Amino acid sequence: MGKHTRAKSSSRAYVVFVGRSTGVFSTWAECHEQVHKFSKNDYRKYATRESAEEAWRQSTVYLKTNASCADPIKETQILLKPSPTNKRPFRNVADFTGSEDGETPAEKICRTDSGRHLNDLILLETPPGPKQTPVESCIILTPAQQSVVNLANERHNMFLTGAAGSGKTVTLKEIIKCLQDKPNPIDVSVVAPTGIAALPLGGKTTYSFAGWSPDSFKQPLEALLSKVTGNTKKRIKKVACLIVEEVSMVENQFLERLNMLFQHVLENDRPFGGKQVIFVGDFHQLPPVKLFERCLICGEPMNTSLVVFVRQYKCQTPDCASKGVIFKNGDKWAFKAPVWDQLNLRHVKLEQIHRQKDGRFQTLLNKIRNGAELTQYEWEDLERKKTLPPHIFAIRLMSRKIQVDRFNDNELSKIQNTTMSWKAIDTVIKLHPRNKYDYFPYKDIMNEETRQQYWRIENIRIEEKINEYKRLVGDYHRSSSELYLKVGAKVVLLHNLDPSSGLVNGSQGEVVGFKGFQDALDVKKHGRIEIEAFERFRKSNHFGRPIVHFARGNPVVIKQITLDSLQGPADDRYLLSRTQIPLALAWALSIHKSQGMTLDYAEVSSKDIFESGQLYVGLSRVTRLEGLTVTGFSRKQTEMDPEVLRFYRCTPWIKLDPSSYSYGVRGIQNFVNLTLRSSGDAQFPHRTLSPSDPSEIIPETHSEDEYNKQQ
Ligand SMILES: Nc1ncnc2c1ncn2[C@@H]1O[C@H](COP(=O)(O)OP(=O)(O)OP(=O)(O)O)[C@@H](O)[C@H]1O
Repeated sequence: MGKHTRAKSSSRAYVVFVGRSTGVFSTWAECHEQVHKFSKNDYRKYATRESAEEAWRQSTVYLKTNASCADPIKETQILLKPSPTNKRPFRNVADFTGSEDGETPAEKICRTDSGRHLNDLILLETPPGPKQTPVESCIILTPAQQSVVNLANERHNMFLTGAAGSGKTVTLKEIIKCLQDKPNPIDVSVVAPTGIAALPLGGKTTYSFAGWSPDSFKQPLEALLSKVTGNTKKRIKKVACLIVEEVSMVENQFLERLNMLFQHVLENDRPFGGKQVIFVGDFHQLPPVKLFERCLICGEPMNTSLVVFVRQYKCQTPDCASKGVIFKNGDKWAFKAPVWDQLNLRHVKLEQIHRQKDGRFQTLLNKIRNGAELTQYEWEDLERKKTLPPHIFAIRLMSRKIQVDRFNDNELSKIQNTTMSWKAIDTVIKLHPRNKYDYFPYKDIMNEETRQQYWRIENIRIEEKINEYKRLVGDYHRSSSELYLKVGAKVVLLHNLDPSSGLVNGSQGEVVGFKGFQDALDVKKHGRIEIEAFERFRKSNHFGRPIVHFARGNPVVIKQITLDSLQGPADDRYLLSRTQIPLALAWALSIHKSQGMTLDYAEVSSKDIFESGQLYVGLSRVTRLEGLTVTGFSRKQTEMDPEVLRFYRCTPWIKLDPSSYSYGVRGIQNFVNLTLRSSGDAQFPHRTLSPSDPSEIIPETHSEDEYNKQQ
């Protein structure tokens, strides 16, 4: 009997759903440690270990390799449930109208601008609280895109480029997925110069990854490198593949500093300390914003001057090693940084354009991309006023944010209807590792008292970090902290809500009404964080949700969505969520914000353009020539930087012909073997590519036997 009881109690287990550490724990003492005095803790006892593990499995989802998260966080669990991606059936508005009592102010103005009541229209409800739906799930990679993925899998350093809409981002997402979905997953980190570019890939800004702020560069290089924090060191040591997205916006010296940081932390003189590096971007698009502000070596401000219409930068600090070195405007690009050549990159270019199907429009865009003069006929085609469908207004793409805000506010104020506003709900939480003791310093020698003392100090640090991240949430999300709308407002969707219904990032429409909150999130389908955020969102926003009539299809109720971004290294990870209606006013949009978007209707004023690449980025967002108008009465094209043109002309591009590769199953097997041997770093021997003979570059075979011989 006693024996039996002992056996029973030893198989008992506890699940901590919310606590200092979450997961399954064998003893009450362990469980107690996680939940004692932990606000809003949640834990349960189970009769057997199996039932506890099952309960835990049911309640968690591991955020990995989805569109929102590039970091493999196998150790990290968060209490979120995946949202169903299946579309709900069409419904009539009557289905949404609740009781008289529950009617919100929004419902009272549930009408279209044409006077039709919404009951006359068919409403489609967007998927409930969708997470980042992988729009790519329905895309089949082209052979060229697949070859790029294979190259990355072979652990080559790489520069992936191609015109706007050639599928770089789609390919990149597949690369991340492939590297992480291995039996031996590769630690991938995505960084981008802007938070907006980093979010869709679950990445960080380059500053945040490196643990820098713009002020960091005020100090000499030596001081900058000697003050690297422990977290940054861990992050750099852990990453096996660093992906730099939107590399066209990374400045030459910034890339050099990043390289030196890796070399310093890893105590390895190889470029980026020997880690695999993949650059992604198009140098014909947006350039770096800040150039050569401070000397890389001494940190003093650089002296700037105009010499024969060319801006030059040089350090004038006596005794500085870089005194007298002159940088010209054309040196700003990342490919001008010495480390670019040292990395022995595979340069790959995607040639097929997917965003625009019309060959004539593709040719026109290509000419602008390459700085070629447009013909009179092509200009007329661009300037011709286009006929737009009802409810649609061509978004004006502008270069400066201040112009955009003024333009939107002005247009909104012209509408007489009531203004509705939505405040975003931002949540920052600390994620605890599956087994906190993995990261627990001196875990073997700590006694209970020291442990508790450790947690007290640790909690203060976490609190500070959370407050710091709360200030940063806006940098990682496209949706605004406060959204103002009226019936009649032109809007653009900021997220891929339901690609199968054409509801993608960039879909344009008009607000035709508002619909109250009648529903609650299904606790079985949504995670705790999302549900709590929804409740807070509902309480602080009384106007329900906007109903938008999109250019393609029927009016749709746009629900709030919760988007997550993970920050910090695996042992100190934070989840930054924003819950907001994913819409923005769309009379005007900044060209920077439009990067990566696919738009149906846009207007670009040539007067607004002041920098090379801006006109190209603006025009190339649009899918069809019939949706694009250029105004401004200036036919002067901003010249494409000659350095960029030269770079693209002289670079030895790898021919992306999949038949030249011996990948497939065997390639993957090699890759697995390689990673097993190379412990995650890019140690594959690189060959020097000869620009004069591109055939040298391909085909490249890495069969298992060959690899063994090389060893
Ligand atoms: N293989 C493919 N088949 C069909 N559509 C594709 C394919 N690859 C990409 N697309 C589509 O082409 C469009 C542009 O893709 P993506 O955003 O990846 O291009 P990009 O090169 O990153 O563009 P940009 O430089 O403008 O950001 C998207 O709508 C995407 O879904």
